[in-house]
Amino acid sequence: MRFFSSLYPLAFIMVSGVIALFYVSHTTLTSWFRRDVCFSQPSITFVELPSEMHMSERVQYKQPSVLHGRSDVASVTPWLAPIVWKDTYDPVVFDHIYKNRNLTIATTVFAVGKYILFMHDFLETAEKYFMVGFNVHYYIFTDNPKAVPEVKFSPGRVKTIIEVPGSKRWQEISSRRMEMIQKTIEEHIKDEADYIFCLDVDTKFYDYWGPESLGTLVACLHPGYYEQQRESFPYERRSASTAYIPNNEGDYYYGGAVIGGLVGEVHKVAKTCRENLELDASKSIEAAWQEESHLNRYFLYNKPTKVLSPEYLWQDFKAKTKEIRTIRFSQVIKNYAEVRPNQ
Ligand SMILES: CC(=O)N[C@H]1[C@@H](OP(=O)(O)OP(=O)(O)OC[C@H]2O[C@@H](n3ccc(=O)[nH]c3=O)[C@H](O)[C@@H]2O)O[C@H](CO)[C@H](O)[C@@H]1O
Ligand SMILES: [Mn+2]
Repeated sequence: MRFFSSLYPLAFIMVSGVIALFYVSHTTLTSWFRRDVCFSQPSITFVELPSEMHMSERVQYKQPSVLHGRSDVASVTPWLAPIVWKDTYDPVVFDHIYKNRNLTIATTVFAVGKYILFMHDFLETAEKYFMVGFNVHYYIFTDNPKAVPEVKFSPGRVKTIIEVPGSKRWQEISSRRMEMIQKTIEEHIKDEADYIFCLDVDTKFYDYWGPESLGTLVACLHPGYYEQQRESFPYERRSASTAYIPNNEGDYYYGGAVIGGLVGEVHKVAKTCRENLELDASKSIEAAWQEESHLNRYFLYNKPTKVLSPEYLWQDFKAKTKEIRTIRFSQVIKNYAEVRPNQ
């Protein structure tokens, strides 16, 4: 016992020594460190954004011309967004920009009531032509999950079936897409995909639809109106509606069958249109072409950053016009009285 108590002063000296040493080295080190920081830290900090058009490897492709391009169509909007037509872009370049990014494209498609009949051809042709080589997550909304056909998917492509109620009015089915898209983005898609396309189901793909279509906010020209004057577009013309566009305004007439972009941007579209559809409904107004009218109003004030030409939304009954060099996606011919609940 006495032996141990004689060690106390020694232990005290050793502990104080260690504390003193730690203090000196620490303050010296931190002051060196601070000096270092002062010299190496730049005074401006930059927000890091990935370069949207980055190419990850060297690649050979045709030299682009500054002087020659398509002269039969406009390939840029007045706000300098590209209008995508065949031969205005090089698919080799796009493939190399987008292929190695492990992107997932969400694709929403609704088949309520008899429209389930269109699902097989939609999925089968999408597997052949739509976003080939990309991860595609189909979100299939239907009132009849058991009737969703089994179609063989390529690796990286999956489906989720979401049950939705039926309706006695086709106008309501078409319009309610906005509400369901908004909700599904909030609950699932925001964590599961990078880009999204919302497409009509009464359609088929006939040619490649690839990464040239990707952009922040993407709209598509309706095949029925791209040659017409704005006064004859079927916009909603009653000022009481939130979709109202007067005769002397409007850029293009966009189709409701194709909208796309970054998931967050399409969420804004769906939320705004849903709110405006509800506001109108509370005043017993239904816009001329339901959600399509609201989309047109949205795109007039929130310009799309990319506009797809009617190659991306054609109609099978319509003869190909000279500027259409390919048809990528088209509405099939349908007997309205047969497929719609009210017609
Ligand atoms: C080419 C184009 O831009 N088409 C638009 C147009 O007519 P459409 O004649 O193309 O409308 P539509 O009958 O195809 O309805 C739009 C979509 O709603 C779904 N659906 C509709 C009815 C039904 O009973 N079950 C069902 O599932 C289905 O996904 C269909 O593709 O106007 C509609 C609004 O009124 C939509 O904006 C469409 O996208
Ligand atoms: Mn349709």
